Amino acid sequence: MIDFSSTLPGLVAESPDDPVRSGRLPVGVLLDHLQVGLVVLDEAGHVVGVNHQAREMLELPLTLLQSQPPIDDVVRWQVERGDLRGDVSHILQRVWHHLRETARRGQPHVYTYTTAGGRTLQGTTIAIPGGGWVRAYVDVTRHAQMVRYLRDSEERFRSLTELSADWYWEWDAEGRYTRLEGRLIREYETAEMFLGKCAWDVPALNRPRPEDWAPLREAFAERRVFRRVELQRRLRDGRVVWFSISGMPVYDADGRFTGYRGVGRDITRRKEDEATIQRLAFYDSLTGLFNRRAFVDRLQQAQAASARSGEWAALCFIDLDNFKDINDAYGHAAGDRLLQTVAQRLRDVVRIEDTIGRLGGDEFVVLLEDLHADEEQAAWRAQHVAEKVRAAVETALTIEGHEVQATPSIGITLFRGRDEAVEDILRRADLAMYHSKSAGRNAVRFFDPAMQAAVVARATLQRDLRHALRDGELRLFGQPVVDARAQVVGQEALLRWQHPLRGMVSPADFIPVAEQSGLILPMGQWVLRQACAQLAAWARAGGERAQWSLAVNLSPRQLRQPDFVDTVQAAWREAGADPRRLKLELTESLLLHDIEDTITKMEALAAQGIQFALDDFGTGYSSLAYLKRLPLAQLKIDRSFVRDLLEDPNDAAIARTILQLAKSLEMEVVAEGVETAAQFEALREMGCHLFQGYHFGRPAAL
Ligand SMILES: Nc1nc2c(ncn2[C@@H]2O[C@@H]3COP(=O)(O)O[C@H]4[C@@H](O)[C@H](n5cnc6c(=O)[nH]c(N)nc65)O[C@@H]4COP(=O)(O)O[C@H]3[C@H]2O)c(=O)[nH]1
Repeated sequence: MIDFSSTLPGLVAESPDDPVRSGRLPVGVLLDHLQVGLVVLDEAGHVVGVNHQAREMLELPLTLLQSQPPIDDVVRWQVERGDLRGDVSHILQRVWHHLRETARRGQPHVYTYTTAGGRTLQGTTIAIPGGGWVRAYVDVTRHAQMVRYLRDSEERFRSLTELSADWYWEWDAEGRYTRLEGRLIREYETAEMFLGKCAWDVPALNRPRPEDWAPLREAFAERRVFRRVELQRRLRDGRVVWFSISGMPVYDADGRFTGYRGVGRDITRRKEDEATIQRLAFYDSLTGLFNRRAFVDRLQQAQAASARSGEWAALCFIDLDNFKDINDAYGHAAGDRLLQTVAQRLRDVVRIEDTIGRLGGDEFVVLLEDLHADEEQAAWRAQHVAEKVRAAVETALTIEGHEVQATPSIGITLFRGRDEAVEDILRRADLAMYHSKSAGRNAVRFFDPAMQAAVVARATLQRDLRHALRDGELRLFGQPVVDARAQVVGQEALLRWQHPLRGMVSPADFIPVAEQSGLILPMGQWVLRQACAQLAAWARAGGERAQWSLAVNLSPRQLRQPDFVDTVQAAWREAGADPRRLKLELTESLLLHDIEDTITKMEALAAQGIQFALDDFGTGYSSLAYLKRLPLAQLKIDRSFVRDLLEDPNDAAIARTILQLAKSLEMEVVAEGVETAAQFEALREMGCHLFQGYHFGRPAAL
């Protein structure tokens, strides 16, 4: 063994308290217990000291060291054993170069190498001020293994992302993309699209609204793992692809949240396959309409929706009367074309929200929802649509050079709620369709006979009403409007229909039919002309009647006519009536449509001197803001409030409020439906100035 203590003058501390110097701890023992291997070279490069650790790390035999060999011999020995690889002279050259350089510059030289035994050592050469060197060795085998392991792992990860269709991503603590790796990301050239941005800042076709991103943002805010978030995106080249991303939060060694990492995947193929499956499973391949399965499903949903809304829905069953004949005569291809044409015509005539299906063969079905809360009204609307369908299907078409005409037989049934089985609804509509077949085909029939009767009655009424106008069966009645002294100051014109068989028909029965059929327009014009003629006649007659006003009810449809202002002007001009005596009564429902257009028209007429009254006030939706903007001269308190005025404090309060409101808006108020002296008195006390009702006079021929 070499005596270390005597060979290390420069390495031993100078302090008098030093346990080594003081002799309390032998230097050799101390150095042998270090975790660092030490090799000491004298100024000539002889190995003059080696501690226990160095011998073990470098695996140098004692026999080699005992003679204090030159470093060159040790290096040669190491090359022979395979510790150092390469040409000996070249290695020696390098060794001496480093030794000299450390001495010259006074800086340690650090290097790493792996022994034949597989140890990785980090050596540090330090020059001793008095001459010679110390080489210190630290075993870094484990660290080197770790580095190698990490490098391998990184390479494995890279080959994975290169080879697979998935990619890897990282977000920072703000949710911004900081890293995107993978072949597809490069191919799609999407990295620039994302880097520095949050996922929710890059547009996705399937999530157009900010709230669509709420679940992902919440998961992020709550540091939750999220899986398979599907995003449809448009690439730079215009291609539309589907991505799916999954991610998990990442924390640093101190448990601080640093962001997210995860994988992305292209799921476009899967999405396309799903869409195809969906199409095959739910749509009829010939026409693109819903197939039976999907339609039944919709029908169930419609039942649930109608139960919630209280609105009636209808199922129309459509069967082509002569499909078989056309098929037999012109072949299947022609038959298919016909079915496709019928499907298209159905699409053209029903609303976008209605559901159309083909149950098979030439059987089509149409589902109409939200028709009306009133069954009869709903039936009427369903009938209206079915008639449109019938007319559309019936239109002739040319198939392969032949003109063919397919007529439909249509059955309708109404339903609301989900108390009955879907199959029962279908059966009812099917049965109704057979009724229309037996009624001579190319017809529409209801399943319910009462409904059928009601619809027929209404259709008859509509037809008769058309004749009424032509044949002069309409009459204009008037009901007096009085002031607080019960003096007549004007009249309200009310329409009557003198039916040749039914007698006098109430407007409550025929106005809705006229509204729906559009007949209200010529009828309204007739009323206007009559009213103006009446005003002119009163003026001519002189006396107090010359001062009377005449109020005419307007349908919202009339006011929506683009030429409405001109029509009214023509009416009073042609009759020679004073427009200041003409009052036009509107209902609040009018305010639901294009309010700006209404105001413009009203102002144009008001400029001619015509006055406007708001009818049935209090029963509708009037917004006070609109009320202020409309050029109104009068509010009419609806008769439902007047009726119970004396018994119901709420009604009295409403009447009083309307009066106060009108006063502040500088409008007159007419109380409608005054039937008793007590009501008259009460209203007068509240400050009402104008009255109308049976108490003063029933409507009578003008
Ligand atoms: N219970 C009760 N009722 C009273 C009393 N005083 C008057 N009435 C009735 O109340 C209705 C007042 O007309 P409205 O509210 O404008 O309601 C009118 C109006 O909305 C509409 N209408 C009538 N004529 C026309 C018209 O020429 N054009 C348009 N578009 N609608 C009209 O038909 C509705 C019903 O008219 P009518 O049957 O004539 O019914 C009239 C009238 O007869 C009363 O003291 N007690």
